[in-house]
Amino acid sequence: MNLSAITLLLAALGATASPVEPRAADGLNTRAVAAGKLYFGSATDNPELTDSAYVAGLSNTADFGQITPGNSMKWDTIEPSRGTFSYTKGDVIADLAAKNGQYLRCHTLVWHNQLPSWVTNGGFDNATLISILKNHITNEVTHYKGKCLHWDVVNEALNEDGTYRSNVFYNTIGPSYLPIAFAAAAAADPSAKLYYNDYNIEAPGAKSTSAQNIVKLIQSYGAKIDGVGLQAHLIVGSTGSESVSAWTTNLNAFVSLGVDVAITELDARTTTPATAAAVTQQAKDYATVVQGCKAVARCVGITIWDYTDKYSWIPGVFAGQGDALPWDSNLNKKAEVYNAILNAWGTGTGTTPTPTPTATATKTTTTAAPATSSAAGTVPKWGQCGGSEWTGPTQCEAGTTCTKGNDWYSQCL
Ligand SMILES: O[C@@H]1[C@@H](O)[C@H](O[C@@H]2CO[C@@H](O[C@@H]3CO[C@@H](O)[C@H](O)[C@H]3O)[C@H](O)[C@H]2O)OC[C@H]1O
Repeated sequence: MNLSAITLLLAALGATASPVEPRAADGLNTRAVAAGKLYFGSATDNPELTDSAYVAGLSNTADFGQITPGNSMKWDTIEPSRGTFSYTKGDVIADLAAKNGQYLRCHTLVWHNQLPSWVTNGGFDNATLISILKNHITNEVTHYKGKCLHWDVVNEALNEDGTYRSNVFYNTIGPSYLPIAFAAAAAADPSAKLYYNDYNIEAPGAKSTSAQNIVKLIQSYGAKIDGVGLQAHLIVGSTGSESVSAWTTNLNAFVSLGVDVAITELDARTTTPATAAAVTQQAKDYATVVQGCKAVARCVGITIWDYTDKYSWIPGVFAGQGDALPWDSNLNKKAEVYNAILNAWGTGTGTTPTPTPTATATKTTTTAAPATSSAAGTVPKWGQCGGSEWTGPTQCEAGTTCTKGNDWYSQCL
C-alpha cells in the first residue's frame, strides 16, 4: 500500500496521517539508556569488519551504543617497534564508531600481553622504561584525543591472590608504573575517563580488594582515575553470576572510592555445544550482571566481548568452551539470552542521559565527577628520597634506598 492509499484509509477511519515522533527502536542499548546508563556495547575486531551482515548488527544502535576495539589499540599493534606508531587498524574502528554515532571505549594502553618483545625483553633501566611508557601513552592518547569515552589505561596488574603481577613494568618501575601511566593519559586527553581494568574482580575477595587498593594508590599520587572496569569473562553458573546483591556489594565498594564502574568484557562460556540447560543458566547469568549494573547508579554501562559466537575469542583460548554470547555463530539472536538481557534492563525509570552520542566522546555523562582529580604537573612530588614535599604513604620499603627522579615519582632501588 502506498502513502496516499494509507492517507485515504486513515481519512476514512477518521484519523489523520500527520507525522509522528519517531521512537527509538527497542534493543539492548535502548533499554540500557532508558535505565540511566550511557550504553550497552560490544567489542569488535578488524578482520570481522569484512562481514557485512556482522557489521550491520554491530552498527545497530538500538542494540549497541558503544564499541570497543578488541585488539587494534594494544601496544603490539600501535607501537610494534620503538618509536614507530601505526594507527591504521585502530582508526578503522574509531571511524566506524563515529559513523554510527556510537561511543568508543579505548582498550588498552598498558598490558603485559600483546606487548612487543622490544619492550618485554629490552632490558631497559627504570628511567628509560618510564620514558618509553610515557611516550607510548602520550602518543596514543593524543592520537585518539576527543574520541575515547573511556581509556583502559592499565589492564590486569594483579595476580589472583591480589599481589601485583610480575611484568616488565612492575619489575622495573614498581607499583608507581600505575600512577605514572594514569597521569600521562590524563595529560594527553583530559576529557577521556581513565579506567583500571581487570578480570576476576567481579565478586568480593582478595583480588577485588587489591583493585580497590590500586584506585587508592593512584589517588594517593594525585593522579586521576575515573573508573574501574570489571571484565566479567564468566563461566556459566559460576563466579560472578551468583546473585545481584554480590554484584552490587562489590560494585559499591569501588564506587565508595569516588570512581565509576563498568562491565567491560562480558561473556559467559560453557562446554560446547551448549545444552538447553546451560543456555537457560546463561540467560540468568547475563540477567544477574545487568541487574547488578542497573542497581548501581555509577555503573555506566556494559560491554559484551563481541556480540556473536562467530567471532568470540573464547574457543581459541579455552579449548572445548564457547557459545558465550547472545548471538549464535549464524548471527541469529539467542532469544532466551537476548530477552533475558532486555527484561533485566526493564523498560525505563533511570535518568536518561543527554542525547545519543555523536562522533565525539566529549559529551556529558550522567555520572558525578570523580572524587579525585589533579592535573599532571601539579601532582605532589614523591618525597621519600628528598623528603619535604610529599606527605602520602611510603612507596619504597623501609631500609631500601631510592633515588629522586626529575619528575613526580622517585625510583626504588
Ligand atoms: O593470535 C592473536 C590472538 O591470540 C589475539 O587474541 C586476542 C587476545 O585478547 C583478547 O582480548 C582480551 C580478552 O581478555 C582480557 O584479558 C583482555 O583485557 C582482552 O584484551 C581478544 O579478544 C583476542 O582476539 O588476537 C590477535 C592475534 O594475533
